[in-house]
Amino acid sequence: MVAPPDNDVLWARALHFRHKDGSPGLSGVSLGVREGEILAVGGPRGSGKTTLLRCLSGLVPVRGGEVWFNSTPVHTMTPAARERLRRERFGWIDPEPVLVPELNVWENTALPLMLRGTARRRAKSTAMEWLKRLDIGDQARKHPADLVHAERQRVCIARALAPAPTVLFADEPTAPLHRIDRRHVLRTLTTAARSHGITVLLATADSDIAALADRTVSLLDGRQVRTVHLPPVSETVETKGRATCSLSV
Ligand SMILES: Nc1ncnc2c1ncn2[C@@H]1O[C@H](COP(=O)(O)OP(=O)(O)OP(=O)(O)O)[C@@H](O)[C@H]1O
Repeated sequence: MVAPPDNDVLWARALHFRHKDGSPGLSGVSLGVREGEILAVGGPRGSGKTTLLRCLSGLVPVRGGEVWFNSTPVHTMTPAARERLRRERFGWIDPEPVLVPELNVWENTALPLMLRGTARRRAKSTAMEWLKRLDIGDQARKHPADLVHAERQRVCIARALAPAPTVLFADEPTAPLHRIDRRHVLRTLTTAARSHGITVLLATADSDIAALADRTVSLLDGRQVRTVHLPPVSETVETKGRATCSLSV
């Protein structure tokens, strides 16, 4: 077993994963994530982005290869140790909002803090701060069922940021938001991560979203691929093209 480089908070080597039904998930993925870095994991639908995040966060055990968090090997941990690591050091945002229906908005947001031992009053004030940053502070006493889908996702984002996790795994975090909301929420997320030194792994199939990251790792069919950045089409060419199209109609 080779120890990871010192400046990588998360490090994976030759990851292999197969789903329970035998379908391939990941084939030989290796990467390092530096402390405080925002790393986009790109690729089309079904390329393995979610699977990679699940393996790196210890949510599922890898079948081959190594995952390290700082100097701790995650791939040899027991399920209980992986669960503790996720609870204490990692945050997770799903593409769809998952909240506890019986708890109100601030209680949902404060939950990870209270599970880490923060007193209720302090957890509430931290939760309220994050809800305000995400423009839903005025919904704090409502229950998830009283919110619209996009508001529920904002609560999930506030909940993931509130404990200032060492690593935040964000799987298509703005998928349920309207296009105009997306950029604002993502800016809030990335700005908050940078100011709190939170390392972020951001799975996204959207190159505009990936552009907010420091770096992108791209997947295709569970393998890492090189990303080729083509120069943008100039406005003149595009305009000419559009003009040609409209003329030919
Ligand atoms: N639990 C599962 N059992 C079997 N196959 C699965 C399972 N989860 C995912 N897969 C398959 O593994 C491949 C990778 O899926 P994954 O969800 O990791 O990709 P993704 O890039 O995150 O896609 P999306 O953007 O659609 O979420 C896909 O072919 C998917 O159908």
